[in-house]
Amino acid sequence: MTANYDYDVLYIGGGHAAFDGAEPLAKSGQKVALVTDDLLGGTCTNRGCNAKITLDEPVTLQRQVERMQGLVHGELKIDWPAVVAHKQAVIKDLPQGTENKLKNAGVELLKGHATLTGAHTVNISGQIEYSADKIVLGTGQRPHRLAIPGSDLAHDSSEFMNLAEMPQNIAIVGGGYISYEFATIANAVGANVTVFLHGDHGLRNFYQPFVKQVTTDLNKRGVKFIKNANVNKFSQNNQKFTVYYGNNETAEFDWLLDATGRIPNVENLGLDDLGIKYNEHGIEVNDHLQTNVSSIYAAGDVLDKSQPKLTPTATYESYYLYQLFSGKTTGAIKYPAIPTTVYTSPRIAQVGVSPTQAKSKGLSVIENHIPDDWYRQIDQETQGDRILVFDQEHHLQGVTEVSDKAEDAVNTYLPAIVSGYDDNDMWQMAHIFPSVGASAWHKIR
Ligand SMILES: Cc1cc2nc3c(=O)[nH]c(=O)nc-3n(C[C@H](O)[C@H](O)[C@H](O)COP(=O)(O)OP(=O)(O)OC[C@H]3O[C@@H](n4cnc5c(N)ncnc54)[C@H](O)[C@@H]3O)c2cc1C
Ligand SMILES: NC(=O)c1ccc[n+]([C@@H]2O[C@H](COP(=O)([O-])OP(=O)(O)OC[C@H]3O[C@@H](n4cnc5c(N)ncnc54)[C@H](O)[C@@H]3O)[C@@H](O)[C@H]2O)c1
Repeated sequence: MTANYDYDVLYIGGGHAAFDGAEPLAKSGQKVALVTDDLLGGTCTNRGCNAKITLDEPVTLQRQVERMQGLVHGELKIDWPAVVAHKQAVIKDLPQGTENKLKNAGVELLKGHATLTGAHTVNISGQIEYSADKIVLGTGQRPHRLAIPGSDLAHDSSEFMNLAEMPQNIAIVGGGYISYEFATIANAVGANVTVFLHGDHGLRNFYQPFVKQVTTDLNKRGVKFIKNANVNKFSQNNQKFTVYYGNNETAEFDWLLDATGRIPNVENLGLDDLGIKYNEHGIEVNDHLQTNVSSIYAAGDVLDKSQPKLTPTATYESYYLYQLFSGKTTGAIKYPAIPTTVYTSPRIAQVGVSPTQAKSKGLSVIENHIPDDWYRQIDQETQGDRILVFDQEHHLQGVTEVSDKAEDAVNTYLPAIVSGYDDNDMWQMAHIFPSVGASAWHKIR
């Protein structure tokens, strides 16, 4: 570090894009600060992944009890207020845990809203100015709001996760992750759910035959899907909310969820004054995650990138910047295949080359029907499929699965894909038996 700067690296943001790299960088001896205007952990910890999966757990249990009827008896009812309280109890100490980890590593924690004032300077909440050799922008995203009359009558995902009572009739606009996951939860808790889709199908980035399985299942459970809905207005009458859609059609609900995507936090950051390039998808960076101002880098959801805007991507980028800043690499970032799951019930999980891409690339596939697997017969899984994609030398290139344990199955294949295992390497992997992983790996030939 040039002695004139307060820090070697100053991170703006308290999510995975910032803290995952800040910690090892400080441990390596560099002088590191992190400023956030929010709870440490950012979106994922406090109003994303960790919060959501806690609300989902009783749903997976309810589904398991449903599948095992005959062996066990009785319906399982979800106590929503208790589940929300449990979620809060589970996540409430996580920011403190992150704070302790960062402080122990030597990261200086600053509180407030940061704005760039120069290529090496940051102002915090209009009060104090700090300087750093390098600055990392990890400011994440926030919910997109529909630009229609009455748009402020709709709520966002954070408000859903804190609902004191589950409303009886819920409208969800959008057909992405949040729409499908929250429709699953609300329906399992007992709400009547209507999903307003922009086009004629949801979850565009997932394998559509599997999306159809999940959509059909939700539909059988009572979730209504309205395709090509063209939602154009919301209005309120006492405690009821009307959705205007299609050709002058209307429907009335108790609660509205706008799940039409997320937009990058690029405002009030000083980007324009410094001439840092960004667009509607986020901040533009080169293959070293460096903006057009060479001392300023960016990572995580705020980036304009083709990789999915997910926690594993943010963590990977943050760690890459740690390696770059500590001289462990000088090379461009090389992303691994990023795995993802939509936490419906059953889930859809995928990584690497998709079955659709496999067809166009002439790659070979192996298809597994999950209910044929003895291990999945234990809890009477009645639906689900997996498609494994291989190159000519039988290197695994991708996996897509729809099933109740899809995320665990797909996770176990990651080493084979990331490390390019050949047939012999695959046999060298000994798995705990019996387990989801062992049963998944028995199906690779
Ligand atoms: C409902 C929901 C569920 C999700 N579920 C999953 C999941 O299951 N799996 C998964 O992989 N991903 C999931 N995601 C996505 C995941 O949360 C994000 O990909 C991840 O949080 C990105 O991390 P980040 O550090 O880039 O941004 P964030 O976690 O958003 O952190 C950015 C932080 O920076 C702060 N900040 C912004 N501007 C400033 C400023 N100027 N000064 C100071 N601080 C600032 C923000 O307040 C925020 O705390 C989910 C997202 C949502 C909304
Ligand atoms: N399991 C997970 O990993 C997970 C879960 C939740 C959220 N996330 C992250 O958070 C992001 C945000 O989730 P999301 O579901 O809000 O976004 P999304 O990008 O997954 O889906 C947005 C949906 O809104 C629809 N839409 C856009 N404009 C619309 C309009 N005018 N009218 C109707 N529909 C419209 C799109 O067609 C799409 O179906 C995700 O992209 C993902 O990065 C991840």
